[in-house]
Amino acid sequence: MDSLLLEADCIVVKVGSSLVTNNGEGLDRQAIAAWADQISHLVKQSRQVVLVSSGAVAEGMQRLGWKKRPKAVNELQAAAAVGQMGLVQMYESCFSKHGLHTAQVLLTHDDLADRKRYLNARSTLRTLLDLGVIPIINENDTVVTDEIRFGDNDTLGALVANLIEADALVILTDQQGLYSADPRKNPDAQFINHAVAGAPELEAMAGGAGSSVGTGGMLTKILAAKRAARSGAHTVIASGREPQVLVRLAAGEAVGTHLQAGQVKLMAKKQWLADHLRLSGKVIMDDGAVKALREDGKSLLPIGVLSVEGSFERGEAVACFDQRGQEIARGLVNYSASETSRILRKPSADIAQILGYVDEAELIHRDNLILL
Ligand SMILES: Nc1ncnc2c1ncn2[C@@H]1O[C@H](COP(=O)(O)OP(=O)(O)O)[C@@H](O)[C@H]1O
Ligand SMILES: N[C@@H](CCC(=O)OP(=O)(O)O)C(=O)O
Repeated sequence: MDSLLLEADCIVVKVGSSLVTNNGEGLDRQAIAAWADQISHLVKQSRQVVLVSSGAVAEGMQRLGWKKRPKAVNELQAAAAVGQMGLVQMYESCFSKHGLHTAQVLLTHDDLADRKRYLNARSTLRTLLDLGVIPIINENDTVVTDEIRFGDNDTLGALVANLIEADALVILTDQQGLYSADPRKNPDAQFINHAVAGAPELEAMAGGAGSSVGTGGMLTKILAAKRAARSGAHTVIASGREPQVLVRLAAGEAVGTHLQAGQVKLMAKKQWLADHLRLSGKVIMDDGAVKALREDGKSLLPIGVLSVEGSFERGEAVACFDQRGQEIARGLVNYSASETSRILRKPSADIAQILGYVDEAELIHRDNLILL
């Protein structure tokens, strides 16, 4: 089989903390220079590449002389602020040898959950790529709280792939790819060459982080592949230590684990909706509404809503559950939580009388709804 990167024009490459910092030993200049060489090679083939790089916390700890990863959020954030300086300096100096400019882009989940900021981030990244600049992306660790955290850069890499509608996501890590079990703990684990992204059996194979500086382990990589597939991006998980790995992948060599995007690509706005990691509230639907959504391709009307949880405003994303507690869909509401609680179980014709005004007959219009 040819590599899934052979035909990819736009590629997101994610490198993990363990690789960038040589397992917490400080920035690995040789490795970073080697990836910069390879990415420059791809750019010269007229491909567009975005780099999502971890390593700020690990590098900050090294610079501050901290031996153990701190638990306190303020200390982690301080380490990230110190380490991010080293990270971008290193990338800038390695890419400048190839005559390429780099740009630092730090994102939080809030930036991508807000539609305007999302579109802004997309347009900035596309402009940078059109200018031939390499965006170097990381989570904005210094300002994030648990509520707005991506949590790991595998997820961030997938969201960036969705954001710019990349053709492929390459996750470089300290293993050759995915094995049937964590190879650090199970030496007999079998290597997985190829699978469909999102196949349920993959999640059972993946364990947590094996290194002391990585955070997500293999599970977040498998989930990232599933997420990236929503915008049609294939995912490759490969070793960042494999010589010329990116160049070989782009030339068609099937190095690493290839996770093929098997599903139909979602429309851009629906992808954005699917990428919300946290929602403002939820509505519980009766069985008639579940059927209307699932089987008849209809919008969600207030009459099919039994109850409301959380506080949301018009235009925010909410989860739609059935009475048995299963999330069926998510969508953008036309009415706030307090308005919804007044019009639920009522026909749309009564909205004007109850609220004194009508915005829309639907609580969530079909165009603003995705089924899960
Ligand atoms: N099924 C698996 N196949 C390969 N690696 C696995 C698996 N399950 C868990 N792992 C662990 O995931 C680690 C990579 O994740 P992580 O430490 O978070 O690295 P990174 O910094 O690259 O994100 C590997 O070193 C390995 O120990
Ligand atoms: N934003 C953090 C990234 C943490 C993270 O996800 O690390 P990893 O699991 O190595 O990709 C940092 O730069 O340290």
